[in-house]
Amino acid sequence: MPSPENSVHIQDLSLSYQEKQVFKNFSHCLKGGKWNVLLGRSGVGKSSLLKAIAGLLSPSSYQGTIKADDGSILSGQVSWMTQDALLLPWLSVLQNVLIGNKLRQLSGTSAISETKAKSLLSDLGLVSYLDMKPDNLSGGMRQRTALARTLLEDRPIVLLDEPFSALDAMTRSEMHDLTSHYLTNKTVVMITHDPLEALKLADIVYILKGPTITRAEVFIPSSCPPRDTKNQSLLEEHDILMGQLSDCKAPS
Ligand SMILES: Nc1ncnc2c1ncn2[C@@H]1O[C@H](COP(=O)(O)OP(=O)(O)OP(=O)(O)O)[C@@H](O)[C@H]1O
Repeated sequence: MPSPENSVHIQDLSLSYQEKQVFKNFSHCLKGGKWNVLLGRSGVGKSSLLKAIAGLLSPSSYQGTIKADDGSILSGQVSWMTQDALLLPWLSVLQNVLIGNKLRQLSGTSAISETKAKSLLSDLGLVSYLDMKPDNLSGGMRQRTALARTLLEDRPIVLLDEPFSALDAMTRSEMHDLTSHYLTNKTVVMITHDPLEALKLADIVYILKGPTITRAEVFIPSSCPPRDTKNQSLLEEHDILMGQLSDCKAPS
């Protein structure tokens, strides 16, 4: 069966930092056009996997391949939101969100439109902060600014490393719905520590277990995302997922 468009094909990934082996012969296909959500204990290797997909690990630090459907490398197809917002402190919120234009010297129709950026920032509750510098924002506002920057990159593959972790419960819920809507048909790979968040947004949940990851356990929630977190069947699936997570040992 042909794989859906924009899947991420990981083949025989082995990755070590000094003495610690994080991945060993790990192979998986992250499904194209779906929300692929990664769960696992802190330090198991989730961010390392995202870095490898983003092409940010030096090729000499790992073995194996990470390829697109046509066997090409993923370069240019990926946008990545890191755990720390990585905003430039001397630029305003709007300038940070539009930084891609400057970095890639884009102009005219190929540039990210300022109107679109302002509209998204308004949806994210940041319209009053367009001219503010990151140091004057709360952690949650910085995280939403970074989210806006990632969404506006408009790449087919979107990597999100704990994108909602700094948000209060209400804002988080609103951001879930907005991000889910905004990223329809994209290949999303998201890390979260919150199984309920995973169940709200995921098409497929992958549980990564250490101390060295050789495979992922797959959990497929029953209905289509985004799901209502008050739904009884989702709460039952939460119990199942917690059971699967409870036999993950914390990496030493
Ligand atoms: N640049 C590095 N040099 C050395 N060790 C590293 C480096 N980056 C990560 N590690 C180690 O690799 C392991 C996996 O780290 P990684 O950040 O991928 O885990 P994680 O699952 O994303 O953790 P968390 O959920 O806490 O963010 C950890 O033991 C970490 O200390």
